[in-house]
Amino acid sequence: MAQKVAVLGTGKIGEALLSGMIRAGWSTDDLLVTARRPERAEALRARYGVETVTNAEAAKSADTLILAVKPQDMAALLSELAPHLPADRLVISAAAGVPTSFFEERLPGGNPVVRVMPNTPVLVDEGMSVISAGTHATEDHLLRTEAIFKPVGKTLRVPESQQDAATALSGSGPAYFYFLVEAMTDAGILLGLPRDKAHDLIVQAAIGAAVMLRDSGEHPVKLREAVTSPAGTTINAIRELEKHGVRHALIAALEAARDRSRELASGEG
Ligand SMILES: NC(=O)C1=CN([C@@H]2O[C@H](COP(=O)(O)OP(=O)(O)OC[C@H]3O[C@@H](n4cnc5c(N)ncnc54)[C@H](O)[C@@H]3O)[C@@H](O)[C@H]2O)C=CC1
Ligand SMILES: O=C(O)[C@@H]1CCC=N1
Repeated sequence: MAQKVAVLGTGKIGEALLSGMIRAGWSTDDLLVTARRPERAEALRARYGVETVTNAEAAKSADTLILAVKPQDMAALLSELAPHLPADRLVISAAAGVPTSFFEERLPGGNPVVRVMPNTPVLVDEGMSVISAGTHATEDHLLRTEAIFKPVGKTLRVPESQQDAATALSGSGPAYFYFLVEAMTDAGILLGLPRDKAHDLIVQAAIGAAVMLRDSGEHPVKLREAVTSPAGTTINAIRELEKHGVRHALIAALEAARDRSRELASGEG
C-alpha cells in the first residue's frame, strides 16, 4: 500500500511542497493537509483536490508527517499530535532553527525525526532541501524524506550542527537574490530605463549568471574576471561595491540569519 503523507501547516512552504508532490506524481489519495483556518482548508481542497483533516486525524492516518508551521507554533502543534501519533510515524520538520531534540523530547514514543530546510524555488522544481537525521531516524527514513524532496530540486545531507548555517545560506538565500534584483531594477530606473525593461535585463543577467555558475565548473572569481574588461565599465561598478562594503554586508547579513536560526531553537519568539 502507498505511503500516506500529511502536510501540517499549509502556508507558503507547506503549499509549495504540496504542489511539488502533486507535480511529481503523488496521488492526491495519498496526501492529507491540515490548516488552521477553515477558509484556508477549503481553498486547498478546491485548488489541489486533497483531503483536509485535523492535526489529530493526520497523526492517526499518515505514515509521514511534514510539519511546516512557524517555529513559534511548533510546541503547540506537537502537543496536539503527541497523544495520537504511533511511534513508527516519520516526522519531518521544515522549521528554521528547531532542533530534532525538540521533537524527540515531545514525542516520547521515539518517533524518527528528520529536519529539512527547503527553500521556495521548490515551486519551480529548483529548490534545495538540506536534510539531517535525528537520533531515531535511519537510512530508510532519510531515503523516504529524499523521495519527497528530490523531485522538487536538489537535496543535501548535512550534520545537524550545520543546519543553522544552511538555513542562512539556502533557506533564506532566494530572498537575497530578490533583494538584489529589486535594488538593481531601481538602479536601471535611475539610469533612465523603463521599469519593465530594467526588470527583464536584470532577471536575464541573473539567470545567465546562475546557469554559468552551475554548469561551467568555473570559480565565480574567474567568471567575474571574464566580464571585467581593462579600463572598462564593470571595474568601476566593482570598485563602488567594494567601497560600500557590500562583501562585508553580505557576510554580516548571513551571520545575522544564522544567529536568528539559533534563537528559534527554543521554539519561542
Ligand atoms: N517561507 C520559506 O521560504 C521557508 C519557510 N520554512 C519554514 O517553514 C515554516 C512555515 O513558514 P512559512 O510557510 O513561511 O509560514 P506561513 O505562515 O506561510 O505558514 C505557516 C502555516 O501554518 C499554519 N498553522 C499554524 N499553526 C497550525 C496548526 N496548529 N495546525 C495547522 N496549521 C497551523 C498557519 O495558519 C500558516 O498557514 C517555518 O517553520 C519556516 O521556518 C523553511 C524554509 C523556507
Ligand atoms: O525567514 C524564515 O524564517 C524562513 C526560514 C528560511 C526561509 N524563510
